[in-house]
Amino acid sequence: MHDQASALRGLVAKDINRSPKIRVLAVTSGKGGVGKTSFTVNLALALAELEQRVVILDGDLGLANVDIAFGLSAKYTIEHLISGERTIEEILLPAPRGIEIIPGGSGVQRLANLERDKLTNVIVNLGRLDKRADLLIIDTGAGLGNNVLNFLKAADDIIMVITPEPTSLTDAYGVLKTLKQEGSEASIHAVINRVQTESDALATFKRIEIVVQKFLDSSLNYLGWVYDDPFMGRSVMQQEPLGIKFPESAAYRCIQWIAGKVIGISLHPPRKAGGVRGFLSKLLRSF
Ligand SMILES: Nc1ncnc2c1ncn2[C@@H]1O[C@H](COP(=O)(O)OP(=O)(O)OP(=O)(O)O)[C@@H](O)[C@H]1O
Repeated sequence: MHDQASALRGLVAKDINRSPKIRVLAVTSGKGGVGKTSFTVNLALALAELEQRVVILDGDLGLANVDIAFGLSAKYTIEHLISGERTIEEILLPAPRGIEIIPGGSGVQRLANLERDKLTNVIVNLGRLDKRADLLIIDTGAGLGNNVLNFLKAADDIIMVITPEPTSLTDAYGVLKTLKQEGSEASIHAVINRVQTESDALATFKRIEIVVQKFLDSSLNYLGWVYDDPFMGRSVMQQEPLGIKFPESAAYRCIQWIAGKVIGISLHPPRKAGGVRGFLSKLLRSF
């Protein structure tokens, strides 16, 4: 076992000095249904607007649905890459704005237990993504089942999607606790989804930040929030992402703001009542 692990490290290390490097961002949540996939898809669209070349790995085993969110249907999955039937270039599913999707399916689970000959092929193929994209975003499953923990431990950054619901908070805390116990060094960023107001978002963040500091002695970065927005539900139903169908919606503007932060541009947080009207109402209040 140990021999195999060191052989694999050697295999990966051979390529370690090649540049440029893709940045790996895992999007996760404590519990299911909090909006992780919707967020991932729209974050990718917003990053693409900022000239980022994005690949999404659909790592949600139970409900692999990134392709569905884009209204696309995957022909091949990572399973075909593992079996050696297809190359990475052949399995990548083209999506709008130059985004490419690696459909995961059940192949994601197999990634963890591959025989060396198959793994070599997978590493060589995935390694080609370094030149092809700037960011690899992994939509992991919720909680800690299957390969989620491995994805999280391997990512450069983790975005934890949390809603103000108490169960979302406690489950997110459970994931953070396990990551700490496992010695994860990834930076963890919280996105509070489905909030009514900016202060709701901050209150939710503070609730989890306090317990993370007190009981885990770690820190959590506040990346931003996304408004609870009926346009999100409509876009899901119509299988057309918010960033394409309703780019002016409050939720997508939040995600654009977060995308700016993800690539290190600091923008002002969007306001629900923004634009000229928002500007005027603030201006008039100040008189
Ligand atoms: N900001 C939002 N405003 C309103 N509805 C939202 C928002 N974000 C997500 N939703 C809704 O929540 C539901 C679940 O979203 P989604 O499938 O993205 O969650 P998930 O966390 O990826 O779920 P799963 O764990 O099952 O994969 C969808 O119907 C979506 O429309």
